[in-house]
Formats: sequence, structure tokens, C-alpha cells
Amino acid sequence: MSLVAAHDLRLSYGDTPALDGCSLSVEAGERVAMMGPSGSGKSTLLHCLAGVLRPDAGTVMFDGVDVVPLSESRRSRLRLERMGVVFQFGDLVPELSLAENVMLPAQLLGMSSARARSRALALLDELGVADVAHRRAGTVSGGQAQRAAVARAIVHEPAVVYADEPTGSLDTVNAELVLDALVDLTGRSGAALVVVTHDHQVAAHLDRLVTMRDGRVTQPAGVGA
Ligand SMILES: Nc1ncnc2c1ncn2[C@@H]1O[C@H](COP(=O)(O)OP(=O)(O)OP(=O)(O)O)[C@@H](O)[C@H]1O
Repeated sequence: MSLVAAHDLRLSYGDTPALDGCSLSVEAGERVAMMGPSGSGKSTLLHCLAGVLRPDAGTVMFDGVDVVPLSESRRSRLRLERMGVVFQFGDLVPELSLAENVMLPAQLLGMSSARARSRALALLDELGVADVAHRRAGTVSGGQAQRAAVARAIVHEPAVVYADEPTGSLDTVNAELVLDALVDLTGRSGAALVVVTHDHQVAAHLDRLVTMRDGRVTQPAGVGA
């Protein structure tokens, strides 16, 4: 059984179809790059997989449970317990320090402050931002914030991390650092990873590339050629 299995998803924003019979499966521990033209539905799919958006039709099985019919609070709880998310512009709490932001999911899941703090600091150290761990998130650079967002997505050892253009707002050096960190940390923890990217080099580092077009996952042209 796949860890994630989305089947025949349909979702429209008013008259605009974003997903049109979209299906995707992700195995436990598998790392998948998702590419496709702007507007092809990548973000919408990721948000459905993470249970943030509810499709108009279709199923999103996560570890054997269809998340679509679940209440918003149950989807939030499942996301907190089993998933990590990183979005393009991060979404850290600006008034909290980087360390406090990273600690949040672990603390919400009942980890003691001391243990959550030491895990957060170890991750931030590994990501090269230990020196700014105590700075408020609103006062650090985009690259530093994005590395903290990666740490926050992984601190509670989720089964899957969804990353939506996590490096889109970063320069090349920071983009590489953030992606390397995502790939490395998910690899070591055994988490699956689905990352939306426009960068073919990133895709080349992952287990599988899927492309989206017109609200559907298609096979990439030329695979195996
Ligand atoms: N909140 C929204 N309201 C209305 N239409 C939306 C909304 N979000 C997305 N859309 C539309 O849904 C379609 C799919 O958008 P989506 O953001 O999922 O694509 P994407 O592949 O992630 O694009 P990009 O690479 O530009 O981020 C597009 O036609 C887009 O304009």
C-alpha cells in the first residue's frame, strides 16, 4: 500500500479548473520532484495532499485513510502528527525566534520544552543557522528563514514532507542549501518528500520526477529515452 494515494482529484476555483482527474501515489520514503508549467495545478495538488484544501471530488488516501471527508480539525491534527510542509515564502511566526518556531510542532505533540529545544537547535545547527537561532523570525534573511522552515517541517519526524517551491524566493546558493537539506534530512529520517520545483537539477537528485499539465499528472516526455 502506498503511503499517499490521490485518485481522480477534481477541484475548481469558481469557473477555473485547477485539478481535472489528477492521480498520484507516493511510497513510504520515496522522494518525488513535481514539475510543470505555471498554472498546471501543482500547488493545488500539494495542498490537497496535505489536507489543506478539500477537492470537489476524488480521494486522498494517507496511510490507508481517506483524508477528504475528515473534518478540518482532524485534517489539521493528521497534518501536525504525520506531515511537514514548507512553502515558498516560509510561514514562520515572525514574533517568535527561529528556535521557537522549529520547536512548535514538537511541543504541540507533547514533547517537553527542553527536548524540543535541543532537537530544534541541533537541526538549526545542521542547517547552518545556529548563530541566528535566537533571532526573531521577522528579522532574519529569506534564506535563514527558509532553512528554519525546513527544520520545522522535519522536527517531529513526519512520514512525508510537502514542499512547494521552497527555494523560489532564494538566490542560487541558498536555494541549493535548502534543497540539499530537505533531501538529506528526509533521506536520513526515512520521510517521503514531494517537492514542487522548476529546477531540473533538483529533480535529478530525487527518486522520481512527475510532471503536471492542465490539472493532471502526466508522465514526463522522454523518460528512458
Ligand atoms: N485562490 C485561487 N483562486 C482562483 N484561482 C486560483 C487560485 N489558486 C490557483 N488558481 C488557479 O488554479 C490553477 C492552478 O493553480 P496552481 O497554483 O495550483 O498552479 P501551479 O502549477 O502551482 O502554478 P505556479 O507554478 O505558477 O505556482 C491556475 O489556473 C490558477 O490561476
